[in-house]
Amino acid sequence: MFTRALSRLSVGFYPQLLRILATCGTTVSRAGRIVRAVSENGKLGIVDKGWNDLQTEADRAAQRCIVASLSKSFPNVTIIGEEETDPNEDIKPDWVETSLDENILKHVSNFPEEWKDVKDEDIVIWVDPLDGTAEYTQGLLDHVTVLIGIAVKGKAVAGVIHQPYYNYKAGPGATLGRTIWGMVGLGAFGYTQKQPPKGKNIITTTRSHSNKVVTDSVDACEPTEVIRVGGAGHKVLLLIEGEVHAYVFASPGCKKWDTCAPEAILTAIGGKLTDIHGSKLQYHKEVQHKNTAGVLATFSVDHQWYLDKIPQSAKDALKP
Ligand SMILES: Nc1ncnc2c1ncn2[C@@H]1O[C@H](COP(=O)(O)O)[C@@H](OP(=O)(O)O)[C@H]1O
Ligand SMILES: [Mg+2]
Ligand SMILES: [Mg+2]
Ligand SMILES: [Mg+2]
Repeated sequence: MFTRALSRLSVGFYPQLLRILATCGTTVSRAGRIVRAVSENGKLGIVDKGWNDLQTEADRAAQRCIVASLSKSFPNVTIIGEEETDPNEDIKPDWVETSLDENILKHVSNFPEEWKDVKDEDIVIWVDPLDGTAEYTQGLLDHVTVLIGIAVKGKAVAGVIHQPYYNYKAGPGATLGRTIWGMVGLGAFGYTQKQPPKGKNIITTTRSHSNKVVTDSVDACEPTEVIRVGGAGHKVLLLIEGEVHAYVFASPGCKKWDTCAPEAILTAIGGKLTDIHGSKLQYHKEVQHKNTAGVLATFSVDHQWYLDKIPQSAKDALKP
């Protein structure tokens, strides 16, 4: 209690980007509790926003919580969320999280010089209140994450990935949820980094948004095994925890809020997330939301090798 009060008093001493990241750390956990409460209540309120593009009450409520929380503490920072929610709708007061995550704040001593004087107008926060919605509606709860990515001058530089159901198979009484966070120049925390098995080439891709270009591109990368799971956040966690060698998604379906936090965390540990041409993704506030040229993410393997394997027909079909 004492340390929390002390850090609040000295908040002006922390760089703005660290304060934002530390607020994202507490806010994702709050949003994760909302996601769990909706599924426990059972009234999912499913809406299809297009074709196979689901939204539930958990997506809407978690987004309201995150946007209200971050805009209260950082009113001059642009926040772009996946869901369209009514800004005038009443928010439960206890959904507004303004405290700072001590585990993140304590890294102030080795905070990267590069991000010390970042201005509010150069920051965009990308919010995916529930990544893996299709799987959430089907009870595949460990695919679900809450993503908040922070971009500076169009680059993904920091982010949090919260898994609200982490540990849910451990039985009653288990503490649910974990938060993985990172910043370029500082590193990534909250998980155990592992290398993928040698002599194999395990590829993860979409489970619920596949098509022929997607599967042809995965096949062209010569997988020894394909793991089809939900969520961009979940798939990048599989990468950094050494379960897979690459995340290959030759489709325009993923958006900036899907990739900003995962890309920042992956980049923080030396991995790569690009489109299928190898170009970096942009995250400034005017950018189109769709990642029209697909997604390729790798950690600890040769990114270029996968880029070279993706068929020319997929590259022709998916232009930036
Ligand atoms: N064809 C498509 N249409 C709509 N959304 C798509 C899509 N392909 C991928 N996505 C979105 O990209 C994210 C990762 O997809 P996947 O789980 O299939 O790998 C999901 O985010 P959300 O669950 O936040 O909407 C998903 O909806
Ligand atoms: Mg969605
Ligand atoms: Mg998503
Ligand atoms: Mg979502």
